[in-house]
Amino acid sequence: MLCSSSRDNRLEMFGESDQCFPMEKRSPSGQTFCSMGVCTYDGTLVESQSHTIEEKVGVLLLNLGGPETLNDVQPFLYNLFADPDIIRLPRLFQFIRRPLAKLISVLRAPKSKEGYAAIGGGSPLRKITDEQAHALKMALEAKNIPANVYVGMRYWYPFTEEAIQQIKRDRITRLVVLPLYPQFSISTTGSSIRVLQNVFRKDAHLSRLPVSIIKSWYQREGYVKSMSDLIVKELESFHEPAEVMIFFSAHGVPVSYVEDAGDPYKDQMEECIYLIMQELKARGVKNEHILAYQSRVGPVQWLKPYTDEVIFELGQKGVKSLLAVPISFVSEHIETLEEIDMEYKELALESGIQNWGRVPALNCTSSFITDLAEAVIEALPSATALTTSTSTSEVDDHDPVRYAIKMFFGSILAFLLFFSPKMIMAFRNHLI
Ligand SMILES: C=CC1=C(C)c2cc3[nH]c(cc4nc(cc5[nH]c(cc1n2)c(C)c5CCC(=O)O)C(CCC(=O)O)=C4C)c(C)c3C=C
Ligand SMILES: [Fe+2]
Repeated sequence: MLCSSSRDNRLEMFGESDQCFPMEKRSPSGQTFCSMGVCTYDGTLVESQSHTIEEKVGVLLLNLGGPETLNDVQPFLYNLFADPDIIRLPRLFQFIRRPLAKLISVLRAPKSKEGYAAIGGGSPLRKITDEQAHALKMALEAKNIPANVYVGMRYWYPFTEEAIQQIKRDRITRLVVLPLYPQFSISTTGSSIRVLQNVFRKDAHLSRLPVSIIKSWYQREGYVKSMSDLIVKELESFHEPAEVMIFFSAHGVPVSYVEDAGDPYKDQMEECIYLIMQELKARGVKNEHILAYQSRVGPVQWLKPYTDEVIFELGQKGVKSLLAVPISFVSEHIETLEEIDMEYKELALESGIQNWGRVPALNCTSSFITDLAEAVIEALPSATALTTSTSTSEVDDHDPVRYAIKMFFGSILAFLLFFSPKMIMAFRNHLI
């Protein structure tokens, strides 16, 4: 059984291969699907070669996963830093991936453990994602679409590979893949899809299974409205709601993802915030707002402005009331419960901000789950067998100049990471 092997070795167990970006098309409601061709979904029966079989719909929710105990923290971090979509190395340097992941995870673990200890000793992500899966199943049933809903995590249990094996055992005949990240990033949805494609490519049965992948869904009206509801509700808890600065805080990614690898994350994030602010304006909410990026790790440039620096500057400028809105993730997790609720709140109060609030994550908000169910139903007709395409890293490496630059900087990076105390500190703490 896949999940019975040693936890630390899971990447070796499942193997690694290149990143793939399947074909994309957009639905009328705004989400992007990846699939080939178009077919119509008109009921529960499908024609097989000689007989009619019953359609069995599956929905696979993809998420990051989180350590459930403090002992899980280092192996969880190992899985995260061994992901080629998290630490992007030129092909020639792949051999240092695992030792590097081991080194970084060991250096980072004490800081991460402090964070997880402060929120009760582990990540709430598995519990919340299971609850979302259950709520989605109910919402689909209410719309006359009986479906099995599976949870597949990228870096901890239940791993995506385990969920896929269960989907196979359950003889699912049509699958919708729904990453629980509203905006697409190479480091999140991209990484999870790569795992999925690697497993599907190697399996004759799975490679024929009709699949539809919802790559991003931040533009969906249901999502925008659900976020706006939460913001309006939280604004009302302030003494002077109109004076509150709405502070969107997104998880950052290294600048190189956007500028070199073409990650659409920053553009999608900005569009997402624009849509939410438009919705708020339509409801008469005309507050000022700002977007900043949190949770940077390691010695590289991340998307700016940085959340901590903006909070400090706003306090200095005399902003008195701030409402933090976590925007890149739909469940409570360490970065809402510890980083925002504890670290940034303390920083804000020290910087002169007097009134602090935070919008809760969507979790199982019913309008949100109903909208996810609608997204699944809209995606069903476009399910087709998965195909693999060329990875972005392969494309990059075919360009000799890019390849040489990557090799040059890759070797410097590896050297610095291994031998510079300053770089070691950068992974131990959030900042350099
Ligand atoms: C859209 C969301 C996320 C993006 C983009 C993302 C990129 C990214 N993350 C790291 C490093 C770490 N992430 C960690 C935890 C973590 N990350 C996300 C989401 C995104 N990450 C979530 C929801 C969580 C929390 C899971 C939980 O247990 O609750 C961690 C571990 C915690 C810590 O030590 O701070 C690390 C490390 C990188 C390097 C990256 C992009 C390259
Ligand atoms: Fe992260």
